[in-house]
Formats: sequence, C-alpha cells, structure tokens
Amino acid sequence: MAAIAISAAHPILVTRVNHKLSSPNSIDFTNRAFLPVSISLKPLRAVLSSSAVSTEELAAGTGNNSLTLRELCQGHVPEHVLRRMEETGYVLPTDIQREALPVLFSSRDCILHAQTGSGKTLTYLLLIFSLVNAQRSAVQAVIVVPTRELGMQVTKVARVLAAKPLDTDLEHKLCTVMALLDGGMLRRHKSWLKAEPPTIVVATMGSLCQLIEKHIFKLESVQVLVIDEVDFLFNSSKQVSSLKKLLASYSSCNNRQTVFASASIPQHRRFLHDCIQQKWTKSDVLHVHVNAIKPLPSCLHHRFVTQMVLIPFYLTDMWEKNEASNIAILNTV
Ligand SMILES: Nc1ncnc2c1ncn2[C@@H]1O[C@H](COP(=O)(O)OP(=O)(O)OP(=O)(O)O)[C@@H](O)[C@H]1O
Repeated sequence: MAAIAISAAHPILVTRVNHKLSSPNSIDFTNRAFLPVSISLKPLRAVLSSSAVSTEELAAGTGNNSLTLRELCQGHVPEHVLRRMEETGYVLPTDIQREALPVLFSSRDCILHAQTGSGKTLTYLLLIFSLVNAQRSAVQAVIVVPTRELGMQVTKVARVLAAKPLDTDLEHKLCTVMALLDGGMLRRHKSWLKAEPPTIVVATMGSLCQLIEKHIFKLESVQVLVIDEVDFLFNSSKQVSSLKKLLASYSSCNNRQTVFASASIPQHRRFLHDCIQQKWTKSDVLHVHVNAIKPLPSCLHHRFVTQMVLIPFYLTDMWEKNEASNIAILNTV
C-alpha cells in the first residue's frame, strides 16, 4: 500500500531577509519562517515541477536584490552549464543561492545552513561547475551523501547540468559524474575510476572510505569536497569517525575548498570552532544561515512518497538507528 503526500513548498525566495552578523564566521539570514509543512522524513529530494517560473514571479523578484542566477554565476560557471541551468528552469536564485554563491566563488569554505528544499544542492553544484575542468582526467569534486537515495538524486541533478544544452554543437568534452553508493558499487566502477576518472564523484561515506583505504581513489586532485546533510552523519559514531578521517586527509591537499550543507547544524558555533581547530576547513570558513520568511509561491511542487509497509520487528531497531534507510520496499512476512 502506498500513500502519496504532495505539499507545495519553497521554490523561489525573492525577499531579502534580515542580516544579523552573529560572529565573524557566521552570517545569519534568519527571519522566522512560516514553513508550509514540516517534513521530518528522511530526505527524499523534491522534484522540480516542469512549470517554469512565471513572469509574475520573475517580476516579484525584481527588487534591489534581484540578480538572476545567470548574473550571479557569470564569469564563474561555464556558459553551457548556465544554459542547462536555465533550460531546467533555474532562473532566479533562492535565498541560500543568492547569499552563498558569491562567498563560494571567492574560494571560501562554507557551511550552507538552510531548510530542506531551499536549493543547497544547486548552490554547491554551481560552485563545483565553476571549478572543474572537464578536459582534465582526474576527479576534481567529491560530494559525500548519507544515503544511496540522496546520492542518486544529487547525481541526477549534476548530470542534468553537465549535459549538452539543446541546439548546441559543443565540441569539447563534458564533465562526467560517477555515483559510488553503498550497495551499488560495481567492479567496473573501480576500474573506470582508475582508467578514466570522472570529473565529479557522488559517494556515500562507506564506499568512499573503502576506495581511499584500498588506494583506488586519492583526494589529491580534488578541488572541492562537499559533505551534504552533514547532520545525518553525526547520528552514527562510525560515520563521524570516517568523516573526521576524510577531512583530516583532505586538509593536507592544496587548493582545497570544503563545503558542508545541512538543514540543521546542531551546536553550529561548536561545529564552526571544530572546523577551524581541527583544520577541517580553512580558518575563514563562513556559516551562511538562511531561513525563509514568507509562505512561498506555488511554481514548485515537492512530492514526498511514503511507502507504508509491514516491517519485521528486528528491522525497526535498525530503522531507528538509521541503518535501514535504504529500504524502500520490504517483502512482508
Ligand atoms: N533557483 C531555483 N529555481 C527553481 N527551483 C529551484 C532552484 N533551486 C533549487 N530548485 C529546486 O528546488 C528543489 C529543492 O532544491 P534542493 O534539493 O537543492 O534543496 P536542498 O536545500 O538541497 O534540500 P535538502 O535539504 O533536501 O538537501 C529541487 O526540486 C530543485 O530542483
């Protein structure tokens, strides 16, 4: 049996919110929000509705702060990616994109802290596309995700942006995106990693650490490391210790840029302090916190699908411990 809940949420935030500088490393764009629905399910990413941004909504965005995404990214992100971005329907930036992109383009490490569905994925993907060079045969960006589902969704968005724009005859090589996710990593992925490295890798912590330990994958060529949904990693001591190891080895790489993304950062001051103290990030790491103020326009529909299944009792414990989140359908017993 399956139940489908559809909620309209959060597409294009056109209102600038209060700026409150709470610490030198923390920008808090907070204004208490009237969030439409509080969704506490494990993050299944929302799907962009095919309806493009309407002219009214575009007009609504024309205030002092109404740079388009193209204008924000111009000079940083290659033209063919900008075209794909627009073809997909990303025209106006969300608040987190508006606030974080200039910071990210200036090479600073960043903690992107904004609620689910605020557009953090596109924010860090645009940074990645601004840095990587598809002509180089090396992994230049790594995105670490907590679950396989999330990894598949991030990979899909990255591939959409990396694809050839419509009606173009691009001659040069395009970025390639490889998903190295728990439970789906094939032997041929490993050989491909060595023989013809992809530009961007999306990986779960387990798979990535395995490859690093076996010396199949090295962080040396990685220019940007993104840890998505970092708060989910905090739930497991095993994940935390892998994360610390990963960040420690990345800290010795030249030209590194580290981005954390999350809808919630418990004890964010402490986390910021640790980032600097442990050299997980550069010392000028910035915490960009955005919270919505308004109910949102209706051009975007988030769909969350809940599958109601009978779960054998021994799995409920795993589920609570966040270990069985990859189970989509279970055979009932
Ligand atoms: N500038 C934009 N214009 C229109 N739609 C956008 C824009 N940026 C993101 N979206 C859409 O909004 C939805 C949510 O975006 P996204 O998944 O990046 O949010 P998120 O903050 O990463 O969420 P999560 O906390 O689940 O990681 C997606 O469907 C995405 O396609």
